[in-house]
Amino acid sequence: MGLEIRKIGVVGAGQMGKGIAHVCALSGFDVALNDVSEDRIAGGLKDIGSQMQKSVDRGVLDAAAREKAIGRISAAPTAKEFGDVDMLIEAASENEEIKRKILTDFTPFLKADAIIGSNTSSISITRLAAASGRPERFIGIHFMNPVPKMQLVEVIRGIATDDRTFEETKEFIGKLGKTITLAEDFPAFIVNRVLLPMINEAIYTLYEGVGSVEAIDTAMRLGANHPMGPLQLADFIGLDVCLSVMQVLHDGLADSKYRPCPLLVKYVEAGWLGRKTQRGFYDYRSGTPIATR
Ligand SMILES: CC(=O)CC(=O)SCCNC(=O)CCNC(=O)[C@H](O)C(C)(C)COP(=O)(O)OP(=O)(O)OC[C@H]1O[C@@H](n2cnc3c(N)ncnc32)[C@H](O)[C@@H]1OP(=O)(O)O
Ligand SMILES: NC(=O)C1=CN([C@@H]2O[C@H](COP(=O)(O)OP(=O)(O)OC[C@H]3O[C@@H](n4cnc5c(N)ncnc54)[C@H](OP(=O)(O)O)[C@@H]3O)[C@@H](O)[C@H]2O)C=CC1
Repeated sequence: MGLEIRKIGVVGAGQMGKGIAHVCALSGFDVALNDVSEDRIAGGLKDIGSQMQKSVDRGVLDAAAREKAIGRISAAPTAKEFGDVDMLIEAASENEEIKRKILTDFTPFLKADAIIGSNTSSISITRLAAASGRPERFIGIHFMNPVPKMQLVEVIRGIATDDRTFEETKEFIGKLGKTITLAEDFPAFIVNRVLLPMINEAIYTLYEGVGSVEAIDTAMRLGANHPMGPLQLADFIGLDVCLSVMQVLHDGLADSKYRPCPLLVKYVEAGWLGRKTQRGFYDYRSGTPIATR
């Protein structure tokens, strides 16, 4: 008998955890949402409600469906509340130590059969699986940002992920109405192996004075038909996440072509992480984004 997935536990109520909780609840799954503090979780629940309200206001979501979905999401401040979840999706910060600690803290409270998925952008699924203590039930489930809008979910099997876990995960993603692509477990998988070096190169282009922030973004939006310019996208993803992915590529593939741009490092060191801190390649504090270079 396969596992019937009804309830999802999401660890991390940042931009990705909120998006994952949002789409799971709208697709009829119960959701337990965890973060480092009750305030963070409450903030996450509020943001999900506002995001869904925008869809209601635009006429693409029924108000009653919004209410039902919100009613399916509960705050889960500790690992103990994860005892009845069928799948845990780890969506905490892109830092291997943090992810390992979450896995060792949460796994003892999970049902023996529960699947553990990680939304990591770049870190080895095989290594995280080993830290979870149940590598055969561990899998990479890499959603794209913004989760409610983006069609793709990259699925990554670790070396020990069994067929049952893979099939049940595919079925779950299908129920979310998303499309799967399968990537092998190499640093940053497919999307970020291609996308992040492009973004890093855009930052080098800025660093070397080839163009201003606006020139680079306009060039790629209008010249390559990208929906967002690469610096705008970097701010949207989060510059901390961009830097972590480049470090994983640089360390994991040992090729200087993945060297993180020093300007990216400087922005992260300044705490200018993009939209989430109101400042990155653009300053968002006045409401209208203003280029910082
Ligand atoms: C780093 C990684 O590990 C992997 C990654 O995710 S890499 C990043 C991948 N993502 C991208 O490349 C995004 C590129 N940008 C885009 O595709 C578009 O600019 C965009 C989809 C973000 C916005 O497009 P747009 O046409 O301006 O959107 P807009 O009309 O404002 O909104 C469209 C929908 O998206 C939703 N949306 C937009 N931004 C959102 C956000 N930050 N969070 C949640 N939903 C959001 C809107 O609510 C709206 O939903 P409804 O139709 O239900 O109302
Ligand atoms: N941003 C993107 O475009 C994408 C990101 N991802 C991946 O998704 C994951 C989350 O990224 P994103 O949502 O952008 O990051 P955010 O920084 O927006 O959110 C991460 C959240 O995790 C919380 N957190 C940190 N440690 C713990 C912990 N021990 N227990 C519970 N929660 C914790 C953070 O709290 P605090 O801030 O207090 O530390 C924060 O609220 C990362 O692995 C990232 O690589 C995947 C696809 C796209």
